[in-house]
Parts: sequence; C-alpha cells; structure tokens
Amino acid sequence: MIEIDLRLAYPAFSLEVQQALPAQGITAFFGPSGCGKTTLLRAIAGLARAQGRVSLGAESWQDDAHGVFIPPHRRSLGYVIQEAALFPHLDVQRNLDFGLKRTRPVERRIPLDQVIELLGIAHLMQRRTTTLSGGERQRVAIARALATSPRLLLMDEPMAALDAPRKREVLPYLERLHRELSLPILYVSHAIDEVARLADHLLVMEAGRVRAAGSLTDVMSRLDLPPSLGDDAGVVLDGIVAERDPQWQLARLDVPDAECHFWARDHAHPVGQRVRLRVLARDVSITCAPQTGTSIGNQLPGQVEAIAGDELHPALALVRVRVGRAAVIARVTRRSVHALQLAPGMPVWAQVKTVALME
Ligand SMILES: Nc1ncnc2c1ncn2[C@@H]1O[C@H](COP(=O)(O)OP(=O)(O)OP(=O)(O)O)[C@@H](O)[C@H]1O
Repeated sequence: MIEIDLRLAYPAFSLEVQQALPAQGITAFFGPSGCGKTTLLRAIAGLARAQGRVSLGAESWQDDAHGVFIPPHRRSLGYVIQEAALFPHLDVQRNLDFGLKRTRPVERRIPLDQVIELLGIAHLMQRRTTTLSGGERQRVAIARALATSPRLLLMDEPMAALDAPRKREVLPYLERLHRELSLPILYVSHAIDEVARLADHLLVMEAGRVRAAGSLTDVMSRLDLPPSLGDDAGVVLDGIVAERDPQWQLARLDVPDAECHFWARDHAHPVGQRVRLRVLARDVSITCAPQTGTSIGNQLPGQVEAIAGDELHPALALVRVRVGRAAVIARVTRRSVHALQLAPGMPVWAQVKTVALME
C-alpha cells in the first residue's frame, strides 16, 4: 500500500489527504483545476513540504512525528511532468545514462534494454533531444524516469502538452508499461477519457480533499460524482471481444461483470482481446419492458439501484441500474422518473444506444 496522511497550507489553499492507495496498477488523481492534484503528487515526492506521513510498503519516506523526511532524490520514485526537462546538449542515450548512473547496480530492477524496448525508442538513441517530436520527447522522459528503477512512478499530466495524434501515439506505450512492469503509477489528469482508458483506481479530489476513492468502475458509477463530469458522466466496463460480424462490421463485446454483451463498431481487435468500454449516461435510456421495433440493439435487464438529481440541469435525473455485478447510469428527465414511477429495486431495461471502445 501507499499510505498517505498529509496536510499542507498555502495562503489561499489547503490540502488534507488521508488515504491508502494500492501499490499496484494506475491510480488516477482526478478533479477540477486547482483542486490540488499536483500539490498532492509533489507532496508525496517530497517536493512540496507537507506535514504528516508517506510510506510505500515498508519504506517510510516521511514521518514527521518521528523526524523522518527522506529527500526527494533519495526516494525510489520516477517523476514525469507535462513538458519533459531533458538535457538538450545530450543525445537520448546519455539522457538515459544519467538516470541509470543515479541508481546503484543492486537497485537496478528494470533493465535499460527493456525500458528502451517498451517505449519503442531504440532508433532514437543517438538523436539530440532537441530534434525529437513532442511524443518522442515524452517517451524518452518516461524512459529516463524508469532508468532509475523506481518503485513508484509519478506522472503529472504527462500528455497535456501533446495534441490528439501525439496522445494516440503515447497512450499505447503507457498501457504497455502498465501491463509489463509491475510498477505502481500515480497519474494526475483532468482528462476523463485518459483516466477512463488507463486507470485501475481513481482518487477524485475537490478543494484539497478526497471526494471519492476506489476502483475506477466503482467510483465512475457513483451518482454524486458525475455532476463534475457534466456531459461526460458515465461508467467504464471491462469486456472481451467475443465475436466479429464482418457483414455488419460489428463486434460482440462480452462483459462478464454485467453478464451481458454489447454490439459495437468493429475496431479490428482480435477475438479474445480484453477491451475497456465506456457507456455514457446520455446514451442510456430506461424502459419497463424489453422493446421491439427499436434501432437500439443493446438492451440490458437490470434493477434500479439509486436515483439522484443531476446538477447539469434541474429537469434531469441520473438513474443507476444494477446489471449483474456491474452498473450503468442513465440520464433521463425527472418527468420520465415520475411517469415510469422509477424507484430503487424496480426491474427495468437499460437501453444502451452506443458504447465507446477506449483505444
Ligand atoms: N507554491 C505555492 N504557493 C501558493 N499556492 C500554491 C502553490 N502551489 C500551488 N498553489 C495553489 O494550490 C492550489 C492547488 O494547485 P494544484 O496545482 O495542486 O492544483 P491542480 O489540481 O493540480 O490544478 P491543475 O489541474 O490546474 O494543474 C491552487 O490554488 C494553487 O494556486
């Protein structure tokens, strides 16, 4: 576990976070601008001086009550920021060597060759960093952070400075890191699509405090959080490509947790591949019986679990429908809630117009 108990006060902002985070997978820090995501990350690294405790497993990095404060450069962490500060006068190889030299041979757990391969930068090794594209620079910056064999990787909006095509270039590398290195990553982002694609766990912040924390799927299905997501409110489901229909260019995606499947546009993923689906609340409607004569192909039997007002507009409500062990959220009008007499426990059908494959 990564145990955090930190307090810090600036003149117009205070941070107070007491949280245990899993020491595996990607945990995204998410929340509006100014809520304290970067400050929390910097405090964990020891770069911002908060009061309290930070530990990673049995390693204590900070414990003010016992006079412990390991300086940032002696914490086993990698730190990647939006605009990588690579050495401009050195080539990529020497930039990586710099990270490597900081690490004693006994502490080198991640071989540099593996890092270079993982990030697909072998062909760039002799290039000066000033000649790299934005996406390449970020891949080198991540490689340099990994060259020190950290036990924790901190990433602060690592893709915020990249345009959409560069993001699409870098994202698969982040996914590979995630899959192939058992290295916990704390990932600051205010882009929900990035979070929905990458994160396993989610820490939602508001005004320096934790508003919600837990697995991505659980936190995304809470009704008290979507208001901050506005139109992007919706759940994330884990699925697997079960069948491809060449005639209609559709793929059948099985979602074991929901004991159901969806038909979605075929993106040429092979049968058997795991995929992540995003089901937006605005694409889900509710009926009391299965429908025929509708263009909507995805109808899921479920049970109303909770209903809440939607801060997006007073006419709207959010309804969480339990489907097996999973849930979807529907955005409907309050008039529909009234007309259908929706209430917790009621069996309903969730009609899902579209599901987006996160890729
Ligand atoms: N060194 C500092 N001195 C005073 N105030 C600071 C300092 N660093 C950050 N703050 C303030 O703390 C608050 C939280 O800032 P922080 O950068 O952590 O937010 P954030 O959630 O990462 O925002 P963004 O998504 O815009 O990057 C802001 O109001 C910011 O102005």
